[in-house]
Amino acid sequence: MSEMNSRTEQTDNDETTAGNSTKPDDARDMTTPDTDVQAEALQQPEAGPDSHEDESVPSPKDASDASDGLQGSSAIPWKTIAPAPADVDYESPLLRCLVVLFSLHGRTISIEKLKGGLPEHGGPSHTSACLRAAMQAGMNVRAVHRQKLENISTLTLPCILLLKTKGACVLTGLNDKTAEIIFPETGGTPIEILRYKLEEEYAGYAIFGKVEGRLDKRASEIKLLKAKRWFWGTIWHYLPIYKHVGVASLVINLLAIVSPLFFMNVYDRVVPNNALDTLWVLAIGIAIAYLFDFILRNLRSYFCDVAGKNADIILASRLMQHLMSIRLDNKPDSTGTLANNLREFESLREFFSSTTLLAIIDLPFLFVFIALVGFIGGPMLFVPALAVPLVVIIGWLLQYPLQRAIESGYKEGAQKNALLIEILNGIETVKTSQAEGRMQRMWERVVGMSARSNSHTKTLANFSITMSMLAAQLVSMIIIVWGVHRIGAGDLTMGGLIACNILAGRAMAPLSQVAAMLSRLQQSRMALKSLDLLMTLPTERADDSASLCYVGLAPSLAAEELSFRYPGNERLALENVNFLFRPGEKIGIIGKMGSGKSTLGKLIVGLYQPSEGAVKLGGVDIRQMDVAELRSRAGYVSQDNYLFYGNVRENIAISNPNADDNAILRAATIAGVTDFVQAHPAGFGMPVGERGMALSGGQRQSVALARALLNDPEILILDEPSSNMDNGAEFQFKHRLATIIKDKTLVLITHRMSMIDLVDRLVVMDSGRIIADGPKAAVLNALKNEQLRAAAKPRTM
Ligand SMILES: Nc1ncnc2c1ncn2[C@@H]1O[C@H](COP(=O)(O)OP(=O)(O)OP(=O)(O)O)[C@@H](O)[C@H]1O
Repeated sequence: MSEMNSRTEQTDNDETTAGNSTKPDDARDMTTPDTDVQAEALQQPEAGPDSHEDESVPSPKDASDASDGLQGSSAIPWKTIAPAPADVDYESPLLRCLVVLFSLHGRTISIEKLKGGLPEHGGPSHTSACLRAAMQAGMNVRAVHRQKLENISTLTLPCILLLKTKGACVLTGLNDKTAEIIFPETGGTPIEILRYKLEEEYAGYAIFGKVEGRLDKRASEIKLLKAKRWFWGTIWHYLPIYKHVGVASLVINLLAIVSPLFFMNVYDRVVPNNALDTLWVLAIGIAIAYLFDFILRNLRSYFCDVAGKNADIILASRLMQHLMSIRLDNKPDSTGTLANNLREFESLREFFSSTTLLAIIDLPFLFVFIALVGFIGGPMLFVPALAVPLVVIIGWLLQYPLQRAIESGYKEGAQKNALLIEILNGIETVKTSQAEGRMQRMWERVVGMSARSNSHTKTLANFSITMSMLAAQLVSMIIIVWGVHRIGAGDLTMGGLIACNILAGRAMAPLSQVAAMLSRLQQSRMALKSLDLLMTLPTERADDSASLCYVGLAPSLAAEELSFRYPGNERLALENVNFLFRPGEKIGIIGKMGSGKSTLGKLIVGLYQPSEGAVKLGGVDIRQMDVAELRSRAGYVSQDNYLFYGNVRENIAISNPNADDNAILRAATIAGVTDFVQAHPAGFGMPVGERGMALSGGQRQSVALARALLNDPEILILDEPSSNMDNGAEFQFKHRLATIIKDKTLVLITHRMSMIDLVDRLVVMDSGRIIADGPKAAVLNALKNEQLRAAAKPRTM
């Protein structure tokens, strides 16, 4: 065993190469090192009719005949269908030019990093999507129209020129006769061409960029203090629009004064004197004022909508971008709760949508109306002046219980949502395990709690509304009663009383509106708080300054003193793991259930960060690499083959919707997808249903595998890649995979003995530790002779 445990230093050069051991004797159950190693006859799959129909794929029998191993199938036709994606440049020229532009500005960036999180927007070739990617990566870019090359100043070089052929190049120098350019297709070397030739190709658009200065960690601490910046910063961005809204509100509220003045004059001057001409003049004046009021109100709500809509799109996009980049060890446990948090964004949107904002904008004008009541009605101004603070104080006192009711309603709503999503996701299990009764009980309990909180919230909110309505009615009544007495005393005219009544009503109106939305305001506060918590969770790309571009790293993998604990778990899932997988090595990882195999795979692709130690790719700690770059080098297929609603093609090309058809076909053929899509009338357009439920487990697995193979990564980490396949499908998959992994590093996590053919080194894990690592034959021998039994016993921590 000591020979095997020497791990990294040992190679198995003298060991049987992959594919040379498809003998029944080698077939064993690798699940439990501490159980007897059982010989399991490797069943030669029965070649089904389907496999014979497809002439391009040799039958299992042919395959085993053709070579003693799995690597000798040079006659596989898909190899002629398309070269490996790594050998062909499918990238958009503009993206490539941006990479060159970054490097000319002294910053090396990989195309993977640039593309990381790039919204699709008609594909990465789409100019605006590429520009957005560059901005995200820290370059301030601008596309400008420059009709001719002479319109481009040499002082602004380098810049990207868009070409009529839909290509692009980087212009680095320009003189009367020649131009110095870099074509991304020809690498990074500048070439000189005649200026007139470039002019002929030039499409009239140039892209200029400037790399933004980066702040260090001290700055990010300050940024954390301004946690809600993501929200207020965006709203602030639309301040110019809100300024227009403010001006419109000012005019609307001034026009509101016209109406009471009109009534006052009609009652006081027109009626007593029967001055019909004056009436007509006043009527025309007020009609014009109403018209203005109408136009301004519409414009105001239009501006509010525009600002709200734009802010909404930006905020929702930021939220989603952040959500997708949150480190998994920080992600909230419950998907339902998380979804609920995001749904609360809707109530937050209400905050900056027209109705809410307009009521708040109108609020300061109540002082103008109160002042006017004083101007016309003298001491009667005290009626609204006392009522307003009274309403505000009562409303303010209601805030605390309202806030508490909303908070508990929010929590219960989140739990309701979490339960709902869990039930819907596991509906088959709920039915088959006859858990309907339990689920129904849990549902009713949480619905009851949520309904109680909601009704409490509604009662409080209603009280605040009715209370402000009552205040407005009382104000009106007191003004009339007091006004009549003042008319009797000759201190007020009839028109004055009507004007005071209208103005007092206007002063109270925004209060009623604000009272009506008090609960919504509290809800928005709550939503902002919970979304803010989400937005401050660390992301995978948190420390951008650390991620350099590592081009040309050897595809070796290493773990150094690697330990990992899942958040909230006391037990280490991985403990002091060390290994070195050399470039091109084929490693199998086996071990009992829960021994940490999948966790190791997840740490290699940076889904979780080590609690201690490091994972290294090509000798570089993967934490220093951008996740997009890391994951484009290391393709990972997890045990859960999650597919998204859409068709087979969309799911395979999910990382690159513009992927070349040949590349998709190649990946699909290796993974065995072509075998079943051929039989479907829609071919690659075959729908997969939500979560891939329209496919069988094996088909889902094939699509997930094709997805990982699409970009032809140098390292492949496959977690139980054939667990759902039948023997025939597994045999063919294994056979095709063997032909493409010759130069790749393969990490194969498996319980299936039959898959072990692909590897030449075995690592055995138990309770989060590596208990054996060495040439396949030696490890298998040790397993057979039960030498690993003692070491594999579960440990208590
Ligand atoms: N998301 C998670 N949160 C908390 N603990 C987890 C999580 N995933 C796995 N674990 C724990 O980590 C340990 C290792 O799990 P892992 O999935 O790596 O085992 P495995 O060897 O791949 O098992 P299997 O062969 O059954 O797939 C287990 O004890 C498991 O309970």
